[in-house]
Amino acid sequence: MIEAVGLTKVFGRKVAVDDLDFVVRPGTVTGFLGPNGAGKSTTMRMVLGLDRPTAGTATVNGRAYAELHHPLREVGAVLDTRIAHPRTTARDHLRVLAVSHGIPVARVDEVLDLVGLTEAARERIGKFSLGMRQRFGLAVALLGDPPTLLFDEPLNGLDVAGVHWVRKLLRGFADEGRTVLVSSHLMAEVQGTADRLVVIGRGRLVADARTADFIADTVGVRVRVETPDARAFVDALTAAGADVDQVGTSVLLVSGMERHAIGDLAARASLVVHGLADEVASLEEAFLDATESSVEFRGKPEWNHA
Ligand SMILES: Nc1ncnc2c1ncn2[C@@H]1O[C@H](COP(=O)(O)OP(=O)(O)OP(=O)(O)O)[C@@H](O)[C@H]1O
Repeated sequence: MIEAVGLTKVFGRKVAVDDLDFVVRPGTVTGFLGPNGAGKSTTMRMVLGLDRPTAGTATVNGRAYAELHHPLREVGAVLDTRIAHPRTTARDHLRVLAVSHGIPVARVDEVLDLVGLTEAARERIGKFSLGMRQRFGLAVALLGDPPTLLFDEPLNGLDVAGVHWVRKLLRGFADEGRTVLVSSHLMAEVQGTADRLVVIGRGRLVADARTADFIADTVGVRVRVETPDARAFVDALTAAGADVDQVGTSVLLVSGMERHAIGDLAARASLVVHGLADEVASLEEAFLDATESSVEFRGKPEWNHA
């Protein structure tokens, strides 16, 4: 379990992490989300003992990172993979880490195989592509077979097969009972993988919730109705107090009325229904809604051609 209590980090006059409380539970993949500069990396660095909190605590299974007896065997992390010396090979780097942390050297070839880098084991890390560096970072994280894993943007630079593979890997770790915290800006990936979310904005907690609840509570549930009687349907629904968005000549998105009630209304009013289904809102939509007021770096709405 990873726990933050009153976690705060101030750099000069910048409050990067502001009184954060959250818990990341075992057996779940927890997505760690926030706009650029929200404080995700800083939080992860404090969990890993790479930055000292200005106030509060960040612990793994109740202890600060510095107090862990076998850190690599207790917590694995993929943060910035540029920390390895570019002239060293992946295999040598991992062997040094294994020896210095009391991990059997045989584990090195095992993890290289697991991340698909066996062929590149003797190449210099400096020559690795972005995707290979991500795989190498994963190998470092998995070296001590730790029960707690932190990944900062692990999908960056991976090809389609790589993204699919990491998604299955994360799911597998959680199903084995490990604690998995993963930051990402790829909302569709997070929606498909994360059971829970910790969402932050400008260093503060925005939500700590199940993914499905976060979406439902932020955007609400809508029902998609397909009907050739769109106009009459809109009138009947509006008269019954529902909110209706017509998104095509024969498609309506309805909020404020449940699916079965819409079906009953259609039957009573003799309106034809071709389709009736709950519409799952996207995490992207919910995230944009929830963090709207905490976005620091915003692009212009459109290019100025003048
Ligand atoms: N060493 C540092 N010195 C000064 N300011 C820092 C330092 N590290 C981070 N910050 C600032 O703290 C804030 C949070 O940065 P952080 O990298 O944690 O955000 P993030 O959520 O990981 O962002 P992104 O999604 O863009 O990677 C930013 O304003 C950043 O400029």
